[in-house]
Amino acid sequence: MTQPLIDIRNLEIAYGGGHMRAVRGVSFTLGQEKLGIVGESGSGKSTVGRAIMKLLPPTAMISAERMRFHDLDLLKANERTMMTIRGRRIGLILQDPKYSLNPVMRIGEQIAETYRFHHPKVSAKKTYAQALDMLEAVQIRDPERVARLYPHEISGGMGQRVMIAMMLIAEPEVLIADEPTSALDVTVRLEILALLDELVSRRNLGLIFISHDLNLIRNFCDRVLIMYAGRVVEVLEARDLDKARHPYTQGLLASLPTIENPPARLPILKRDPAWLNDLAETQR
Ligand SMILES: Nc1ncnc2c1ncn2[C@@H]1O[C@H](COP(=O)(O)OP(=O)(O)OP(=O)(O)O)[C@@H](O)[C@H]1O
Repeated sequence: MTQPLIDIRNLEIAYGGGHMRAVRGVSFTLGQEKLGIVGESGSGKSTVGRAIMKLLPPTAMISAERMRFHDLDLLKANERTMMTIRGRRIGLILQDPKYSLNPVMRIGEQIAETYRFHHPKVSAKKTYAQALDMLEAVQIRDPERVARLYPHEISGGMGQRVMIAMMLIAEPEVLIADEPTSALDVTVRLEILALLDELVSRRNLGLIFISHDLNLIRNFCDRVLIMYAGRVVEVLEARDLDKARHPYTQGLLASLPTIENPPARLPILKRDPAWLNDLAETQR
């Protein structure tokens, strides 16, 4: 087996001096694949994503048996090392580009600035040309015009394309996308997913796709981690989701609306306190 890009064993993250355990004993590996992390609000999905980037607030207490990116021990990596990893080797795409783009800088300049940061020796002209090429790669028509616009002049979908362009221009090996399409309407969402899919496959990236939308994850990802109350309760191939054995996953699946044979009422998920500790032998 080839070495995983990311290898996490027994990750624990707590707040409030250790009283609030946001992530409890999470283990997984990421290869060149699309790995979904799904779970309800507060289950710890984003905390796992941010822990990999070491972007948790200083109040977070973090420990793990192992937290590696290739051979690099992320737990021991200092801020200087992380500056060479963040953005450059592991990219992060967040829900709303509005908060990630600089409002007073033109789109083309922002993408060029990212490129310049990673390739300081390349000429200004070539750098800007790279930014335009990247806008084209994320299927923005008329990249020269769009490059001259400010973030408030573009739509949410286009903003998300720009964010993807900005992340990919550094040629990362891993992309963490935290609810990247939640702020978009359905048709634009599908376009962005198709774009991500194509870029991830073509560039052989490892993608961690965080979402609360089980249907979306099922269709988009190769493998799915299901999180509940800070734990991974189950890991499944996306195509095997219907064979889920953990009652939480089964409950999530049962509470999804379907167009064919819609039930009169969707069942309400009944949470069993035992799920807080019991992994029902479903974790692989
Ligand atoms: N800075 C913080 N201080 C204290 N508790 C925090 C902090 N950040 C997150 N938490 C808590 O950690 C738990 C996990 O939060 P997290 O944001 O990872 O969940 P999530 O599954 O990503 O939820 P959502 O889908 O709503 O983003 C939650 O109970 C949250 O309140």
